[in-house]
Amino acid sequence: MSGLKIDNPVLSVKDLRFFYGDSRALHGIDLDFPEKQVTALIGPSGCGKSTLLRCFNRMNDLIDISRVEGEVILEGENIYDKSTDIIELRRKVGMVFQKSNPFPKSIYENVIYGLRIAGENEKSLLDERVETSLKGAALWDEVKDRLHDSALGLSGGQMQRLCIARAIAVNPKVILMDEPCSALDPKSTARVEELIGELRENFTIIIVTHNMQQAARVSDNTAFLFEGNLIEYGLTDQLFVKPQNKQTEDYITGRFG
Ligand SMILES: Nc1ncnc2c1ncn2[C@@H]1O[C@H](COP(=O)(O)OP(=O)(O)OP(=O)(O)O)[C@@H](O)[C@H]1O
Repeated sequence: MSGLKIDNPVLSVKDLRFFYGDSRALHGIDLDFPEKQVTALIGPSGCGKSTLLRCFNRMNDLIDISRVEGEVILEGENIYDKSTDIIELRRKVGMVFQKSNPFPKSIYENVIYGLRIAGENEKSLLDERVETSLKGAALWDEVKDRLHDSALGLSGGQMQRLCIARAIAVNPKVILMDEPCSALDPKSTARVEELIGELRENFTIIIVTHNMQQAARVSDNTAFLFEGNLIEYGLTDQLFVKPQNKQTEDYITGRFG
């Protein structure tokens, strides 16, 4: 495995193995994520990108047959320790999914959903957080006059940016994005890609994408996975121009996957 040396990683994966029943999906992954950068996870369908991403906020816990071994260290703690507070973990490690999933509530209530769950009810604070989060997600100007309308009336691209606003409203450390543009048209995709560039000033972003041009455009670092193994991890500019590994080269030049 070609490595990338990261000082003070915000998230550190150590010998991570993941099983669905008897079938092993990840074979001992070691990976460090630098703070306030964008890291892309790429690789052919079924290589384990989404499984790996979902390990970072324990979304896989929802799958009964799953089992995880190894460690994921966030702020010095293994998130798989028994003492981990899962709600707090998911506040620190937010997630944006392939298909936007706004709640059938107003735009305003969608943005502050996580704060409400945490028991926050002070109107001035909530108002302020709605505005900063929607501005942070490049959506404020489009929705500021209809904050109390249903979120379900937004366009697909707007809904995805609303989900990003909801993720940043609780001030996470890390934002996980699983194919966030795959259901969007080219214009909305460009908008979200531009937004990812802005978000990296404040957040660490880990993005799964099938689209190698997208990985090249939005990420600082890229990890290439194949059949549940990390094959190569490097600076995006280097990995796409001069991959160290033959399998990486075959994949990025379109020879398979
Ligand atoms: N809920 C599940 N139950 C059983 N096996 C699963 C489950 N989810 C994924 N797998 C298997 O784990 C392996 C890795 O899947 P995963 O979805 O993580 O890959 P991926 O690289 O994200 O693929 P894609 O790009 O197609 O989304 C695959 O063999 C897949 O069939």
